[in-house]
Amino acid sequence: MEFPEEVTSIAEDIKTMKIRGAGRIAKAAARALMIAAERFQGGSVDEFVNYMRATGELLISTRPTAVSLPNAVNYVLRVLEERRYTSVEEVRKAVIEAARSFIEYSEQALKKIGEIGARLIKTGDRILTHCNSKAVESILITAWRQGKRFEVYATETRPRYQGHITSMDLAMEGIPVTLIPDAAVLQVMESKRITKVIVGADTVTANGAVINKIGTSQIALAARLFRIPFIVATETYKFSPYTVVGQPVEIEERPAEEVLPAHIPGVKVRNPAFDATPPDYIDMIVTERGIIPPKSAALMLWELFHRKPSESRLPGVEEDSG
Ligand SMILES: O=C(COP(=O)(O)O)[C@H](O)[C@H](O)COP(=O)(O)O
Repeated sequence: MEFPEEVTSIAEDIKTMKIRGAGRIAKAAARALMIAAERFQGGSVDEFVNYMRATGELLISTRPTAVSLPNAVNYVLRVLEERRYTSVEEVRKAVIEAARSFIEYSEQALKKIGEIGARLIKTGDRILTHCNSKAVESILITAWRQGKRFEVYATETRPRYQGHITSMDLAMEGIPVTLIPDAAVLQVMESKRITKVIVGADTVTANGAVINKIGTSQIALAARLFRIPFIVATETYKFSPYTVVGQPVEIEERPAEEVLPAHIPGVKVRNPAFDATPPDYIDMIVTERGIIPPKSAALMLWELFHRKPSESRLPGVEEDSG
């Protein structure tokens, strides 16, 4: 099937990580579906439906770990099943509206997480973060704009160095930020007396485990050692309905060249991009619907997807109840 160039280029940008971070990936997917719907020419309602489903599959196939991607696609494409459409224009409009509502929801959620999470930040805090998360940045920037004064330690996040993005974003806000090698986490936690760790999420499972950038679980272990609160910031569309029925989360394995640009004969490379932090190491999860303990993830999922575990139903978007 042929897709509009803008759509394939968004899919390629997600694959190659020009667009990255679970929230941004989800929004980009919704945007791609909107563009696909707008560009569809001629044909019948059935053809439109098949073409939209194929576009959804193309987007979902780009990266496997962040559940925000299938959740966004399923949310937008759920309108295809809601009723019988009599014209392409009618169904096109429904898809575009759903995509728009996802994007708006996602932006509002980030704002809300900022407001809710900022209540946890105190002047004098020394906060450690890993990778680059817009949800975490939203909390830090909101707290800073409220006049709270704290400093941040950002890990480099090898091999893709997303910590550079975090450091730059925070520095631009005037927040004191120090970039540290990933391997320095334990040393910095102890010597700088870190008061909080805040990280984002790619997926939250039904048992409250959090899948995030590789290295997150080591940081959680270290935080436990020093009794430092370990906080996760995430939109609720990163809760995985698939894990309710026991589906494991696939951990993306990225190219060896990211770790070792020039091959060394006889040396094997592993490059898993994410890891799972067990719920026992997580103190709280800050969502746009409030703060929950990780053990309440299943309850949250029940609320979000209470029809069928496989049916994406977005939080907070008012629609037909049932
Ligand atoms: O692990 C990553 C990004 O990994 P990658 O760079 O491989 O996509 C981020 O911590 C989460 O996606 C949360 O980010 P956000 O809060 O922005 O959704």
